[in-house]
Amino acid sequence: MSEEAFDVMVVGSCMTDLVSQAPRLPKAGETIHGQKFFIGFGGKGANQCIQAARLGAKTAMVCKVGEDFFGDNYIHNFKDNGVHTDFVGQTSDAATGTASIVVNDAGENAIVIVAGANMLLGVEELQGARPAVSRAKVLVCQLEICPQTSLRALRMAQENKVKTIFNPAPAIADLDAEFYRASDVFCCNESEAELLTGSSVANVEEAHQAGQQLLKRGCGSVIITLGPQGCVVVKAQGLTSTHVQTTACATVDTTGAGDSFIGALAFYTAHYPTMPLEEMASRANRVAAVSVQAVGTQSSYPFRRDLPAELF
Ligand SMILES: Nc1ncnc2c1ncn2[C@@H]1O[C@H](COP(=O)(O)OP(=O)(O)OP(=O)(O)O)[C@@H](O)[C@H]1O
Ligand SMILES: [K+]
Repeated sequence: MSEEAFDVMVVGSCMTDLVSQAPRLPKAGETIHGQKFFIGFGGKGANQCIQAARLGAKTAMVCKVGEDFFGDNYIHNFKDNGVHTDFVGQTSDAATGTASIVVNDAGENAIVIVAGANMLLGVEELQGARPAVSRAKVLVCQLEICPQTSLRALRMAQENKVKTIFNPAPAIADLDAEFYRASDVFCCNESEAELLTGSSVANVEEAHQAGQQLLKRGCGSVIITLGPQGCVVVKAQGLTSTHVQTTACATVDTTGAGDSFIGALAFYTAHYPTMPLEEMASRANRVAAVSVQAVGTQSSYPFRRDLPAELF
């Protein structure tokens, strides 16, 4: 068992993206030829962990992959990014999570996600990680694994006074109310906020309202990300609601921006625990803005060395 204290621990998903580019999407029963294929590293949990690591956080991932090529490959990817892998389990009972993606020339896509080994992450792995979780500074969870595993992890962190960041993605309309109470920071995007509140979240004003509604359910703070409009930060302490704007930039590919934002938020929460949440959100906006200027998910995430010193 590791004696290290981690800045950021993520309990979440790993997915291998298998991306084919073709002139159009195939019909049922049809075989077509595409022009390009590539494999990418994805999964919300792993993405967030890797962004935090690239900013300089000492990170550990708690997840499950298959005993297969993609699982071995993903573990290498974590190591290449300096993520601690003692809590990455491998199972022969399911394959590593995959997202098989076809993108057509118009940029539309069709995706099949097989969560596979991600759904087998459970109590046993959490118990193994408990000593490390209890000493970590920040714990981050999402909803791409069994929701009860995420909730258990958040509670384990809270019992040990570890700060929790919860990203309810992909959103489920009837989210267990316990998730709000287990979240120090509850961070979602507009469509997730819409699904969770049942109200439209299409502009800054509506985001303020949705944030206040979510805050009432028991979390410490709410952040709703708004793409090129930055985010709204709503805090229980002082009952403030602030629009944190971001600067315009040339957008190449926004895939993975939300995870870049959350990984950065986790880094700032661990490294600057007394920094106002609005300032952390402003800096996370700037990190995520770098990610939208390059293609892919993790391939677009900046390292500390790529960023201005004033962000640290
Ligand atoms: N076009 C953009 N220009 C500048 N910053 C952006 C842009 N799009 C996203 N961002 C940054 O990324 C953060 C997260 O983006 P967004 O709200 O679109 O999340 P998301 O919908 O979860 O993203 P995705 O699903 O593409 O990963 C924003 O709060 C902002 O800081
Ligand atoms: K990107």
